[in-house]
Amino acid sequence: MTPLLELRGIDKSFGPVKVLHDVGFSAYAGEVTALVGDNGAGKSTLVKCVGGIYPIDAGRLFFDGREVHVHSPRDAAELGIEIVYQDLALCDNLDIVQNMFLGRERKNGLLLDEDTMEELAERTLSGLSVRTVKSIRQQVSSLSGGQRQTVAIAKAVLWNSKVVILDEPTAALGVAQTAQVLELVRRLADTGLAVVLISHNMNDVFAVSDRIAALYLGRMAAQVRTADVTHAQVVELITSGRSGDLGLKNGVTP
Ligand SMILES: Nc1ncnc2c1ncn2[C@@H]1O[C@H](COP(=O)(O)OP(=O)(O)OP(=O)(O)O)[C@@H](O)[C@H]1O
Repeated sequence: MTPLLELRGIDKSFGPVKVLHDVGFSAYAGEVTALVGDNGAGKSTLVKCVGGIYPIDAGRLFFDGREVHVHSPRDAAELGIEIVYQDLALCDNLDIVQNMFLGRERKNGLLLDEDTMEELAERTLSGLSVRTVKSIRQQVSSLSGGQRQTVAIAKAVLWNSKVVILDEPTAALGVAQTAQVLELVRRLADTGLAVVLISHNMNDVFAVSDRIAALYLGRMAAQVRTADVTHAQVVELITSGRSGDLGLKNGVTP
């Protein structure tokens, strides 16, 4: 199976500090790939390189088997790569529709095409089976943490995206809301998207991912199928970078 998104040999430094060393990473359509690693392992940096926010120093990026060059967030968006950041970047004083179309508003002549935007927002939310939101004209400030996360994810998939990268989507959520968001994460993959889930929470990772990629001090320690590993083995990869008794060949499940 060809990965939808594949990185090879990515190096990234900030001044004298080398943060990513020869990193390889693959994400597949229809699957959730968890990107794990301790604080400072380089997860956010890697994602920002994919999203065109940081230029890479070396390495290659492939999309659906074809080499691509991403120099800006716009390049990433054109390929269908969307990133939902931890701080969500939703505007409290705007409603759900306004947030989902922020910066990419539909126009009808000089006026905003509110009807089309409402319809598309509605269709996207119901396509994701999101029923927790009362009205799409509700201000985002009135939403719960889980609902906000849902809106941010729906916003990312509104644009025919093919790869959705979620940075710690459940970090600030309680138990019930976490379950709802994880269900949504699974559904995104089931609709054919390649989903990358950055998470520190092993329960979340094991509940929803098909594969796990573990970064350790800026190097890819292992890429494995979730079904092939235990919690303890993944914790070992995160904390020591070693694959122990995993029997990996170059860090990848055979
Ligand atoms: N803009 C920057 N300038 C200099 N150093 C940076 C910059 N961004 C990140 N770093 C360094 O790169 C390393 C990796 O950071 P990064 O944020 O990618 O890790 P992370 O795995 O996402 O961590 P966390 O789980 O804490 O979010 C850290 O040592 C960090 O201090």
